[in-house]
Amino acid sequence: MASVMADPDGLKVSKGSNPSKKVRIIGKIRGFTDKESQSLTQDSKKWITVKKSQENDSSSKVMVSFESQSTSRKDPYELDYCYGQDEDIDMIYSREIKPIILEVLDGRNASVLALGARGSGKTYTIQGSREKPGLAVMAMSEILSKAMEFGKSVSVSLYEVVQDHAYDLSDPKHPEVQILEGAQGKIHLKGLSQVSVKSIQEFHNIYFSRGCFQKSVQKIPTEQMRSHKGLMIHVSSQDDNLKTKLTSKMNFVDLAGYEDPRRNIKDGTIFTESNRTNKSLYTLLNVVYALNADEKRVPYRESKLTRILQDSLGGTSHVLMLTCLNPSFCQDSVCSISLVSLSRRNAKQVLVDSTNRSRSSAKVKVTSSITSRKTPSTSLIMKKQIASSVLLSRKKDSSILRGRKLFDEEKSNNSKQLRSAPEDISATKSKLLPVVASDVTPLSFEQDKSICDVNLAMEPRENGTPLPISPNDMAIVLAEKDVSPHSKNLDARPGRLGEENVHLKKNEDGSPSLTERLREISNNLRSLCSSTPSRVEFLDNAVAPCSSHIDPKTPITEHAVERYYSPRGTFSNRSSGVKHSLVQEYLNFLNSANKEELKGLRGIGEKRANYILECREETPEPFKQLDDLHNIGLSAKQIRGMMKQVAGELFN
Ligand SMILES: Nc1ncnc2c1ncn2[C@@H]1O[C@H](COP(=O)(O)OP(=O)(O)OP(=O)(O)O)[C@@H](O)[C@H]1O
Repeated sequence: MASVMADPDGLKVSKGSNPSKKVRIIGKIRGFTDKESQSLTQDSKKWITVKKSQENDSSSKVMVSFESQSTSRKDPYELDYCYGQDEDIDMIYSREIKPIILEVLDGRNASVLALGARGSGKTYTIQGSREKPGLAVMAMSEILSKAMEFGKSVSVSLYEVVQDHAYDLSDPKHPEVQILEGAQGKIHLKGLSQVSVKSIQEFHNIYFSRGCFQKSVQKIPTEQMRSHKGLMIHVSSQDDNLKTKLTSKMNFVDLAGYEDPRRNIKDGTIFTESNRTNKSLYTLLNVVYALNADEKRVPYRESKLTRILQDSLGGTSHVLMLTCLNPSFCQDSVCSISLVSLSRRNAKQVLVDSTNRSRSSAKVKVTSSITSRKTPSTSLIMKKQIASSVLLSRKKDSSILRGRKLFDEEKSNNSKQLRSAPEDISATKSKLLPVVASDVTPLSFEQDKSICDVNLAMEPRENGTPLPISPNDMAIVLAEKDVSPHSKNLDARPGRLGEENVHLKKNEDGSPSLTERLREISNNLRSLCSSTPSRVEFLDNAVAPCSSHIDPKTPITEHAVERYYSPRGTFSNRSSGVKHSLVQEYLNFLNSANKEELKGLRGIGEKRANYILECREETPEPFKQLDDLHNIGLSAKQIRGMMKQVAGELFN
């Protein structure tokens, strides 16, 4: 049941339609601008529909759907409430913000976060203008009037977070703000000034006169630059003994507009900015998700913004996420609401940015749900099966939702049929392998399959024989065992190449040139093709150790055996190893080549070469996998094209 509070103005105030949720997530469809009113057709004006989630539902939950033909996404998204175009900011204020203010004056922290696509009305709603004040100004006015009554003092801080750096906006020098964590997780914002405010006029002068600060990113045109702008209202009082200063905070954050980073794909710098900004939005949504799902670990540390807000998001803080929606077709609006609605779902989904997929962070250890003991087995095939089934079902959504489900015990014990809907990915995984996550680290669905590291373990029975596993799992085990001798060979290949490369002509820095390295790989490919190991070797390495783990009653599918014993299977396993080596060499080259050498590569001109060098200055060896090339503004298609060219050159 929704808890309903009486509003002094006579309105019913729904204080969190779902009391179990820590973050209330609502929508607001912005009004039309004068220009839109004149230019938009009646049809394009009706692209959002808001319906009550269930007819008999006493809560105010709503389903928001988009009806334009131009968007492929027609699924409705559930929110705690959605304000229409005719419901203005005054109404949002009295229903959503006013009740929070009393709690802030009572010592509780609060955050109001406005998220949405560009131009969706975030600034209009949060800040407004001198003529038409937004939620923050209305809240400040109320806090100031009540502060006198309650004997409190009020001060404000203004900051801007640009590319994961926070700057003080109140200080004309805009120093960078450092976030320090004290005892018991208390956040101290070093370098963020607090300006005492006594009247709303004083506040207007501060709030409306501070410009945006984007000094750190001058390479990016200001109009393309996005940032989060925050207002922190501090309400302080002395305790009865006049010794301790008690402070509560109310935050209003006008978040950077969500934007599909692919739009700026032509320019590497802007693409990277876009990805970084989106990353902080994903982190915030992950935090919201973790809070809503009552997770033990909340990823505050993953972005500056969430660290700044840390003590006003968790604990007893009151958090309101306001999703602003453009009133006419806007794909980014659909994307942002889909992300937001995910963060309120009680499913194990986590959002990750597409840029941060380091090998280490991608590791997921999976152990059998019936085991605690591990066997050192790594599955490439299983990774591929899991990832490709996931990829297939998520292909459409992949660009905007870096979502994934983590393996969990509940799901792993669940023997549901495979289904293709994205929500059933975990079921797909559990069908492939009855596993649970131990030591779970986020894994992106889009992640390169080769970087997942899955440990399959089978618990032996007391007498030492393992428990039965399904035919599907059997295929995976066979696949793993079959792959391992080859992957061993192929994994050794870069090392061998290293040794063999000693005689090759070196670059000035002592490393062999890319062409030479590629030629070497080509030779290895040829020699591999001409020296297929005997079936006996295969059996020794692949089946024998595996069979010792298999319950005799478990059927071994012919199909699985054929698949990995056929010449085709052998060839395919080996060529994927060669492909891996080729990619590694290419990445090594990007991590070490000089500017001129870089410019010799397809798709890399002066600008991109410079950018690569800059990335290398920031982080040594920044390119660890092909997806890292997105960071320099290359699309997946361009990366594929480049690799095809590199591979093609082997046969010239
Ligand atoms: N409710 C409304 N009624 C009429 N016009 C509105 C309303 N909300 C916003 N606008 C207008 O829409 C335009 C975009 O609004 P706003 O600048 O607040 O968007 P934004 O989401 O903050 O954009 P950005 O992410 O680019 O900063 C502005 O011209 C604003 O005046």
